[in-house]
Amino acid sequence: MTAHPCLTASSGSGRMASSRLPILLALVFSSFSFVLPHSNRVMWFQDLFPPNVCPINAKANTFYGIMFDAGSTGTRIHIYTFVQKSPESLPELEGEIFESVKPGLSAYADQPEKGAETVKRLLDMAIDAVPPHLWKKTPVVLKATAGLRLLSEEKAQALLLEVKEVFEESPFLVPENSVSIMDGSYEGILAWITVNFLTGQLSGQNKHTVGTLDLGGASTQITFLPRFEETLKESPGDFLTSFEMFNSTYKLYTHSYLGFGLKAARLATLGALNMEAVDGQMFRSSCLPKQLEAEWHFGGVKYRYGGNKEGETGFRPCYLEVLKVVKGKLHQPDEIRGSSFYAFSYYYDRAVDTNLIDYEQGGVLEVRDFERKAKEVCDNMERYNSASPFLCMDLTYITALLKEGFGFRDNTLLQLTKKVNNIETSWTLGATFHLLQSLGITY
Ligand SMILES: Nc1ncnc2c1ncn2[C@@H]1O[C@H](COP(=O)(O)OP(=O)(O)O)[C@@H](O)[C@H]1O
Ligand SMILES: [Ca+2]
Repeated sequence: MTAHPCLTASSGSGRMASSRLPILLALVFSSFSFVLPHSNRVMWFQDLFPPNVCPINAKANTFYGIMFDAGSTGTRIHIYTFVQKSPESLPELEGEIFESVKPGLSAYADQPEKGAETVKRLLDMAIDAVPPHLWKKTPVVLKATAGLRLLSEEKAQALLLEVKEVFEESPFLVPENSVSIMDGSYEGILAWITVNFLTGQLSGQNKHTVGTLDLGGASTQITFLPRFEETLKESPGDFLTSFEMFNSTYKLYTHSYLGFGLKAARLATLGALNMEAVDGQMFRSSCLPKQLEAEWHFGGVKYRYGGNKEGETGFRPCYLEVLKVVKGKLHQPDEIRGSSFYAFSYYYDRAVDTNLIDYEQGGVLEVRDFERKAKEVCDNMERYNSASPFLCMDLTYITALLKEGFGFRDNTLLQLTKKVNNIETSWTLGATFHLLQSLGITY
């Protein structure tokens, strides 16, 4: 009996998703978390698919790209598979294997080797997922975001150096500058490319691109394609960037606000941001449960925090506290007030945590839904005490950031998404397109 061609490929140990395969395949893959014993690894799918649709078997026209997202709260690997049907056609995105670990690299500020080990463990997945004969042609890149931006240059570089060694010891293609801290404006642009690519807005004639909002742990990004001349005139020069992708040039409005990610905002609200030197100090807030006293580690620093034992708590005093962090600190482009935006990362997570949206499906919300939920949680903290003690502060911050920070209306629509067509809505896909383009592999 001839071996099923799938048996000649090694299978990944992460979650595989597909953007183009029939929905059935996508469902099987996305729901199948397969860390199987080695002997079983390639068996599960062989009866499901005829040889010509073997999903993770590398054909001559398949190639891969590996992109690491070293975020402030976690490190994530995205292994993308592309297929080029004919020499004339553009390659198509076939699927993604995604896995993540917590905490992020910045938590290893004083143990860079240990930090690099977390990257190595994720990279081992790529060794399983990419067929050996393609290892040398498969580029691997890591881009760090705000967590590393906030570390000292020396500590950040030590981490990056260790990661570079891990890459160089791997069998993959290690391009020049493969391990770096990404410029914040690229984070926004690349996420915008990803979302608009996945929603089909970058191909065809009727391009109705959508703006994107990303709320990370340490920084937050806003990106959109301005439609009005006034936006171009009124925006600070460094908020406008021309970017070439798929043979088109896009002049985008984008900005990354460092220190305005959800976790950095917690510290700012507590008055603890950049207070590394203060030992044992207790930071209090009306956004926290009254009796709370606890410790929190962020970016390798330990903070003590607690509720206003004697004073006020609840939405109103909390909103005033949080307002100080955002009011007048962000540029407010007029044209976004009435537009709708895609929002992900912590916008998504907090909406899921409070049942505003479903974890799998995502959903559409108005800005005022966050405010309503913030009021409900902050004014009933005892009812929510099994959730994170920061839930009230986080929701209030999201409300203030959207309304007073960016200047959105109460009824601005937000499309909350984690995945589009089963592919993560992360800047990493845009970054991989850019990488493959710069290496001359595609587009
Ligand atoms: N690919 C992803 N899939 C799911 N959630 C993600 C992904 N990337 C980031 N997140 C979410 O983003 C938030 C944290 O952002 P992070 O990237 O760690 O911070 P920063 O961008 O400030 O460095 C978390 O809610 C995390 O769950
Ligand atoms: Ca991020």
